[in-house]
Parts: sequence; structure tokens; C-alpha cells
Amino acid sequence: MRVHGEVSDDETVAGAAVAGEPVPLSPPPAQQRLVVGYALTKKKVKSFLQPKLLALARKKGIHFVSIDETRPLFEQGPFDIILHKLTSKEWQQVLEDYREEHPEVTVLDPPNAIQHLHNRQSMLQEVADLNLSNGYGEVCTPRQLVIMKDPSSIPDAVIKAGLTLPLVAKPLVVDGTSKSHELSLAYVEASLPLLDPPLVLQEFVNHGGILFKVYIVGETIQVVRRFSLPDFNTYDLGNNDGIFRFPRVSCATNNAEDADVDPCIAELPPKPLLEKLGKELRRRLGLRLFNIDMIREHGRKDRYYVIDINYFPA
Ligand SMILES: Nc1ncnc2c1ncn2[C@@H]1O[C@H](COP(=O)(O)OP(=O)(O)OP(=O)(O)O)[C@@H](O)[C@H]1O
Ligand SMILES: O=P(O)(O)O[C@H]1[C@H](O)[C@@H](O)[C@H](OP(=O)(O)O)[C@@H](OP(=O)(O)O)[C@H]1O
Ligand SMILES: [Mg+2]
Ligand SMILES: [Mg+2]
Repeated sequence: MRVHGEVSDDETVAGAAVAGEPVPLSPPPAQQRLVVGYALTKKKVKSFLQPKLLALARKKGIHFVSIDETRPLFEQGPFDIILHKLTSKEWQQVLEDYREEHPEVTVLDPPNAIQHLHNRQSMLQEVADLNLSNGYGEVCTPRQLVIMKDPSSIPDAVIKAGLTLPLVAKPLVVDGTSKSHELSLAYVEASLPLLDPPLVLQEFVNHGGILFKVYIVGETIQVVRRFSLPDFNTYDLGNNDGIFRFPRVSCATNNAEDADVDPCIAELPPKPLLEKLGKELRRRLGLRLFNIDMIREHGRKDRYYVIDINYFPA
């Protein structure tokens, strides 16, 4: 089988024979060959499809093949799996049509399920509905409010909703742009009309400055620590407009795995709690490849908040 942009295993064997290397007399044990078509941004290809991963995959008979989104999908392949992270409406439609015609192909993941995470209001709905609380702890979402327009109405809306300052202001839509990750902390009421809707206003939860990134890959769960925003009482708030703007505080370079942090803050959430949360969210969201950003309320050993969910992070 010759797949777009790939060298087949047959060619590799033929190449070895030409080079005079010994060729096995009997065919090697049949290995399942799996073709994964990928549609990713250049940045994502660079961060995810690293040579080490490609080599390991190839050893296991998994072949990654680039999908050209400018050409009809049915002309490419065949694929066993399609792995993708592109946000355009056109691409989503192409994939939806393809899924209908090719139910035998696993699309990781269905575009409409991913879409649910592109809005910071809907992304946490399943966590809130789950109401997870057991002997290992409880998992909540911060109280939040959506503001669609009219910044001057924000102070009244906040009072009416009974939200307590400080509030984390987050762009409502997450569309892969850096703007959708420009967040700020509003800590005086008078600053609220300076915010820029559409946004979600979320109560800030003190958590000792450590965040847990919980990665869900099918049935596998991995959790790592990253540095996060410090507790509110530690800020130097002099001399500004009541809004603290912050860039991507918990990005990959802010690894806190080996940091010297109070063990009560650094302790990972209990595995059974994460397993239950992961399993439920996988089912409710209909996704197999995502991460949950979780914090533990400072001073509360067993109260966790999910503050963000990201599809297929690097
Ligand atoms: N409710 C909250 N309480 C305390 N800290 C918060 C809260 N919400 C967000 N933060 C802090 O702000 C950071 C960014 O928030 P969030 O994860 O929602 O944004 P994001 O841009 O979607 O991030 P990502 O890069 O993970 O996609 C978090 O990592 C955490 O440090
Ligand atoms: O390296 P980490 O901290 O895991 O960061 C991820 C973010 O958490 C995701 O939100 C990014 O995806 P979006 O920019 O599509 O939200 C995601 O972007 P990517 O798909 O371009 O890799 C990552 O930057
Ligand atoms: Mg996050
Ligand atoms: Mg996010």
C-alpha cells in the first residue's frame, strides 16, 4: 500500500536487498500496519511529531501521514485513524462528512465534541454536572459568569450573580490564537468596566501557586505539576488600575515537578479521584485526548477545582 508522502515497508525491504544485506528467507511475523493521517498546524507538528515518537511508532507498525487539507480527503489515505487539531469551520465540515462516509476510520476526536471545549462556559459544564464527591475528595468548578457585551454592565452583573473579587477574566472563546490565552485578574470593582467582553469571569481560588495538569490519553492518565498564579494575599498591587494582566503562567516551561514546595501544596491529587474524573469526562465529553487543569484549594486537603480543559495539548 503506498500512502501519500510515505515510504512503504515493502520499499524498505527491497532497499535492503539492493544494498546486499541479508534478506530473511521466510517473511517476518505479520505485524499490524496502522496508518494515522494527521492534520495539524506546523507548530503542532514540530512539538508533537518528534523524531523519537516517529521512530517508536514505526517500530510498532504505526505510520504517520500528513493530510493535505487543500485536497479532498477521499483522494488521500486510506487511513485507520485521523488525528487532528485544526479549528476552521470548513475543516470540521470536511471531517464530519468523512466520518459519515467512513465509519470504519477512527477520528480522534469528533469535531463537535472538540468544539465544546472552544467555549470556556461549555467546557466546564460536564465537570459541574458530574458533582464528583467521594472518600478521596470533591471536584468542583469555580463560580463563573459570562459577559457577552457592554463592559459598563459588569459591576452590576457581578453583584447580581453574587461573585466575590478577585475574578479571573478569560476570553470566552478559545480558538488557538494567543489572544484567547490573554487572561487578567480583576481585583477592584471599579476596574471591571475596563474588561473586554465577550469573556468569562471566574472566581479566583487560592491554591498555593501549584497547578496539576492531568493528561487523558484514552484510558491512560498522567499528572504533572506546574507553577501557577500565587495566592492573592501575596501580590504587590500598588500603582495600577485594579487589573493584573498575566501571560501564560502555567505553560510547559513552568514545570514544577522538582520544585521545593510545601508538600501539602505539591501532593498530587489522589489517583482514584483522577481515574474516576478521567473516566467520566471521557464518556461525557466524547473525547479521548485532552487535559484537565486542576487546582487544590489552599488549606482544603480534599477540595479540587477544574479551571480549564484543553484538547490535545502538546
Ligand atoms: N479560577 C482560578 N483560580 C485561580 N487561578 C486560576 C483560575 N483560573 C485560571 N487560573 C490561573 O490562570 C492560568 C491560566 O488559566 P487557564 O488555564 O484557564 O487559561 P488557558 O489560557 O486556557 O491556559 P492553557 O494554556 O492551559 O490553555 C491557570 O494556569 C492558573 O494559573
Ligand atoms: O504545552 P501546554 O502547556 O500543554 O500548552 C498547551 C495548552 O494548554 C493548550 O491550550 C494549547 O492549545 P490551544 O492554543 O489550542 O488552546 C496547546 O497548543 P498546541 O495545540 O498548539 O500545542 C498547548 O500550548
Ligand atoms: Mg490552562
Ligand atoms: Mg486552556
